[in-house]
Amino acid sequence: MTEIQSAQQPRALVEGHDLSHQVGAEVMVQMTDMNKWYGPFHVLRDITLTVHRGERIVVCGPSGSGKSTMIRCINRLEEHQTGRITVDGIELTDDVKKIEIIRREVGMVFQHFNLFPHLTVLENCVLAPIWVRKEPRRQAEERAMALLERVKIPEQAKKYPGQLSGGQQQRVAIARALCMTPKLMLFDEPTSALDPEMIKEVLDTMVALAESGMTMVCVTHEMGFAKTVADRVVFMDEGQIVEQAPPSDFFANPRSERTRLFLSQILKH
Ligand SMILES: Nc1ncnc2c1ncn2[C@@H]1O[C@H](COP(=O)(O)OP(=O)(O)OP(=O)(O)O)[C@@H](O)[C@H]1O
Repeated sequence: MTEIQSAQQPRALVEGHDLSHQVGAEVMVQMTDMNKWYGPFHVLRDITLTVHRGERIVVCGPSGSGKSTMIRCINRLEEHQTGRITVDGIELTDDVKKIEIIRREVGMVFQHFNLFPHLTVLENCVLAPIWVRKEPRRQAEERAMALLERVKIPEQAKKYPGQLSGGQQQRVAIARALCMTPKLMLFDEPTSALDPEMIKEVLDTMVALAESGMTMVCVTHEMGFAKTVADRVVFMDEGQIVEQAPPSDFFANPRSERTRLFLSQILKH
């Protein structure tokens, strides 16, 4: 088998929804019949999902449905046991070199920021470019400052994470991920740990990133973001992808009873 796999073309129809406008787009992530167990617990069941370059996917579903586990399989923070995943044409296996390549290409933002508390904002941002990519410090710092401008907090560069609000810390986490010039960004409930008044500033940053053409897979309960930004909403329940559709179809015409129930509960709040 060659190292660079040929990307599989997407199906025109997914669960009866017309996704034909995406056919022919380049594939960024391809999961095929992927399964994962935690001991006896079957957490991911036959996951097949295609993410195209430039596409913005929102993953939603009840707590415990496997959303985080699924996206963590994309950068091998979790290992799938059967089935296949390719990222940018590279199949994820135990091969450490391939995992390293993919980790450089895939940025991730977590619910709890995961910044190094003993490093300044700027030091957090340049750590991976300098140590992983062996970039000269000056070049890494220049790009980090440009990205801190982009997330609208350049004045915080010399502060420590503990001196920043939650919303500011999450914007640092986004800038830090972007410092590695990723081809794909994963977001795992990036606003769930934030006070309501800070959610908007992080969502605004994510919207700007989406508008820049970044490929994004976002686990979020922010259905406003899903409606306005997502190209496709993926609904998971009990480890399965139950339904996926463009947001206009997904919200107006959910196909499954489980999706309808989830939406009626989440849209109540
Ligand atoms: N390391 C682990 N070992 C065993 N079980 C796990 C582990 N991580 C997650 N699980 C279980 O797997 C299931 C899916 O977890 P996961 O975090 O992927 O769900 P989720 O849909 O992202 O949930 P939430 O919205 O609450 O974050 C849950 O039942 C969880 O308890």
